[in-house]
Amino acid sequence: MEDSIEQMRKQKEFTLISISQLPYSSSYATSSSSVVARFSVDSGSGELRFHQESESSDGIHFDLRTAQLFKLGPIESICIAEGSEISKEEEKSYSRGVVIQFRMKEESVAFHCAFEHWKKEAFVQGGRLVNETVLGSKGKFEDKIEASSAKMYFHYYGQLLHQQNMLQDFVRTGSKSKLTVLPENILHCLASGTYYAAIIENCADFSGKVVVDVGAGSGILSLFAAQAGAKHVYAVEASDMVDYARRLIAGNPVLGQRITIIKGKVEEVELPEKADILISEPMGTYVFLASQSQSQWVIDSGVSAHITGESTLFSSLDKSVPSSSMALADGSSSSVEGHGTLLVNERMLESYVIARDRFLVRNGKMFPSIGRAAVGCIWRPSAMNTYLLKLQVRFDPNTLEIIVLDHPKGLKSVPYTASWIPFAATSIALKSINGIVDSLATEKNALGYLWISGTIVSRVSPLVPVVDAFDPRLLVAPAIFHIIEFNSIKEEELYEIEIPLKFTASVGTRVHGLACWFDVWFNGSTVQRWLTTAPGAPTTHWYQLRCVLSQPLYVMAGQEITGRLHMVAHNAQSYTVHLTMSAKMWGPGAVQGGILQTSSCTLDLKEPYYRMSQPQPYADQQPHQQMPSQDVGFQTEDAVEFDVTQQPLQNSGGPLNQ
Ligand SMILES: C[S@@+](CC[C@H](N)C(=O)[O-])C[C@H]1O[C@@H](n2cnc3c(N)ncnc32)[C@H](O)[C@@H]1O
Repeated sequence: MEDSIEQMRKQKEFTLISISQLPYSSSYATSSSSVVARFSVDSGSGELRFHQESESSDGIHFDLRTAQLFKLGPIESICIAEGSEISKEEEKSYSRGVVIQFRMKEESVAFHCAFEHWKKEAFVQGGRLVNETVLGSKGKFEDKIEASSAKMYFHYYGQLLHQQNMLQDFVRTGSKSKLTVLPENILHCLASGTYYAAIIENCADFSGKVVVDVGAGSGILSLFAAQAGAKHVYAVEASDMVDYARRLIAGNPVLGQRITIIKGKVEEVELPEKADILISEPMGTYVFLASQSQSQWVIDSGVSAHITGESTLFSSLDKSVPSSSMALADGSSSSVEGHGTLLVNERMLESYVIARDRFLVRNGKMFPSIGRAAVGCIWRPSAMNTYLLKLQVRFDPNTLEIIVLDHPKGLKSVPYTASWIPFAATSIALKSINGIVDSLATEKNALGYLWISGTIVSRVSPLVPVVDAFDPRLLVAPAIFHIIEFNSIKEEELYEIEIPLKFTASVGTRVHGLACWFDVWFNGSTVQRWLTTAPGAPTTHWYQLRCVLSQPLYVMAGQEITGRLHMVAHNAQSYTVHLTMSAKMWGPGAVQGGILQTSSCTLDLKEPYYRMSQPQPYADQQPHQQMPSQDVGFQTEDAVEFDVTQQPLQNSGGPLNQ
């Protein structure tokens, strides 16, 4: 019985009045015997075969991956495919075809639907994709990315914890309230955020369209697209997260039947059809290993998930998911990992562009379609180098040693086995951290564990980028935008990025470096939206990034600061950053174009310093508010056709947030 069901799953038959082979050499049907059309796929390939019921011969075959079907009339269609013939001299390609006569209009409609369905099956289960894993040749990705880096990268994204951290980001896709485990162990996530809003508010762009989700992760954006009415969504994901995505899709049968999950790299997979629209979230979330958990979500296994209205239920996830948490804009908590350094870290934008060239129809849409990396000069490094340290330690009264049991991510570079020497009941000196202990408090709990919390003023090496959220009032001059148009940029143009810098200081101060963040633009035909990670806007899991110069510059109000941010992609999926900033001569006696002072630094974006354990620096953050106007404005480096330089006026949360 099971065998016959399996057999039915693998093939489907239609009875036709007749078919005529092209060129019109012979009609294939007689009045006494009709023609059977059979769709089938097996591990080798997918085919459409026409044969006469009474005939024993093989009939006429079409490879479904190359075949095309067109309507000639209500009950007449034509199926064509390329055929080839090898003669002594050369291989020649000809088109072959059959004209099909159906018995009635409804059969013609059903046949066309079946053709689309089996064509997709042929790609997904056929020769090119076995078990939904690509058997593609070594692709462009492997040529430019070190294998060990790629392995770690996809391992990272294969973990539920990291996908959840992104899902939870309130501004991005996140929950209106924080992700919660309901009593029945269902992880409930109210879909909202900019991605949800941008897709759902622009149903006109998705309705009846073929969509490719580039780097689908958990499949969340695919579900949004299907909910917006997409005809079909191909969700391409290279990590093991596809297993969860499949379960999530299976738990949403109504939407899921229009989603095909494909495991593989977008550089390598083959898709059965071109996409009208690409969706993706390629804005580099940095990869590093999660540290100790502070909270646990226990998520039930095997329970289905579904989208209803504006809410999403995720519950097909089956792990205990550790997470350290940090308050986000809406008062919920989020993991503290990830940063969107200058938009391009992780080098996934290149994959987005490759997917565009491989899958998108001419003039197809991209969601998002524009990104802009923002850079602004910043003062007050002490703010950069101070962090709140909260450690859980165990105190051994015999050896007078304090052993670190847990530490915040901000201290990931500190050796775990750091030895601590207590010198007073209420404070400790920390030998291995280059810093001074400030106001520590200790407390012994019932188990004899010593809790120590306090502030450590640490001298962070200026040679690492610092990731955290900062107060926009630290900006010394309007920010500059480097605009990247995803629809037109060439992949190679992302290998080396040069941003000329030119600021005019609004105050007399020291300039300690460059602050960086990014925005992306959803150019929907109904509603256009920004997703912003700017300082002062509600904090996202990307935070902001600061590059600190080796020496500060001293500037007066009105003085010009020039320089260059030069970023060179490397094969560990990140960039080496060369920053040079100069204070121009200024005031009476200044030589035209003369430079007073220059400072520079070279950093690896892959190795930032996370300064995450401190409270939000900008107290005004409210998700529903207008974005706070910054006391410095914005200037643009490039001009584009429409005004992408305008400040996103409103937090771009989803409709649920408004
Ligand atoms: C930032 S996550 C976004 C996931 C999901 N789209 C979302 O918005 O929650 C990027 C995802 O793209 C996947 N990815 C990155 N590069 C890829 C590539 N070249 N081909 C396929 N998937 C890729 C990663 O494994 C990761 O799951």
